[in-house]
Amino acid sequence: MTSARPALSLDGVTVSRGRRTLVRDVSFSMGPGLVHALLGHNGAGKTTLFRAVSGLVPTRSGRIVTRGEPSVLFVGSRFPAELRVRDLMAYRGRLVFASRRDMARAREVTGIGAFEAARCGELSTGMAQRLALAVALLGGARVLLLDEPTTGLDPQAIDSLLDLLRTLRDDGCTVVLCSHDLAQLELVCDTVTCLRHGRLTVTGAVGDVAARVPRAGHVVRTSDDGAAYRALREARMDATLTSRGVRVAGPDPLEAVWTVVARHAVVHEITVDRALFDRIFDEFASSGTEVADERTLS
Ligand SMILES: Nc1ncnc2c1ncn2[C@@H]1O[C@H](COP(=O)(O)OP(=O)(O)OP(=O)(O)O)[C@@H](O)[C@H]1O
Repeated sequence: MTSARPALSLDGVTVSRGRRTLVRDVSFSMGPGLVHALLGHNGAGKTTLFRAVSGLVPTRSGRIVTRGEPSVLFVGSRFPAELRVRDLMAYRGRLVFASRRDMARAREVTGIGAFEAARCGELSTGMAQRLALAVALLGGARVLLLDEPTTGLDPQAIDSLLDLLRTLRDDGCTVVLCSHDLAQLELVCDTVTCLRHGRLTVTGAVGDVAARVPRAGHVVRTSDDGAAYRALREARMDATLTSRGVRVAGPDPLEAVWTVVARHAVVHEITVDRALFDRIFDEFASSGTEVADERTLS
């Protein structure tokens, strides 16, 4: 997470509207070539922070430094329905003085070449998201802020968006994402920052933050969940029968698996009962409790 020169750094950023402080004294930084998650409850200040980074709202105090001009993509970006994708790209390219190289990179990375002849109004949600990303990349932006990019995407489109984000990261871009689609986010993020009521509660590498949240329990799906549940209860394990299988409390599912197998049930699947980012959210970003302490991991 540390680098000689961060791609994005915020130092004591406070944003106010009238007498209300929306974001208070937020500091974190990240190096190039990373995907970073910004987590927070509704109204925590994520979009406000994105607006501040992109210069759309002024900060009351603090300092924001980005490597080059950042590009921000808000959910559901709309383009003129009658305009063809290739004409929109050409027009936006001229606006931001995009070089041929930047144009080619934006096309290649996002895969919009496949539908460049289509009109914007004909695009599916996933295609429109790709186009919005291509537009964001046109000016050669190395820092991308994506607000709820998975909204309206089907699982296949989400997978392809995640692949795209990995490509951008490999290309040296820094991507900051905020989304409530937490189980998806954890598949691609390297670092994470949490906000609660406008204040930072934790920031750091996902592995470091993960070490601070409770371990997950497990769900064991078997050939006979009812029999498995009874066997686990007889063995005095903390088990609950659910529609996904038998939930077993505790971080080590092996004892439960042996108990089930000993009853001649076949174990089909073992999964965690709560995704890592959901647990990080519960601990550091849910609105339920007041800020207990503020922690920053280096
Ligand atoms: N233009 C505005 N004027 C005054 N208050 C605002 C304005 N925009 C947002 N707010 C307030 O700022 C706070 C933070 O809003 P923000 O949109 O940044 O939250 P968020 O974390 O992005 O939430 P969500 O997950 O719901 O999108 C909220 O209390 C909101 O009501």
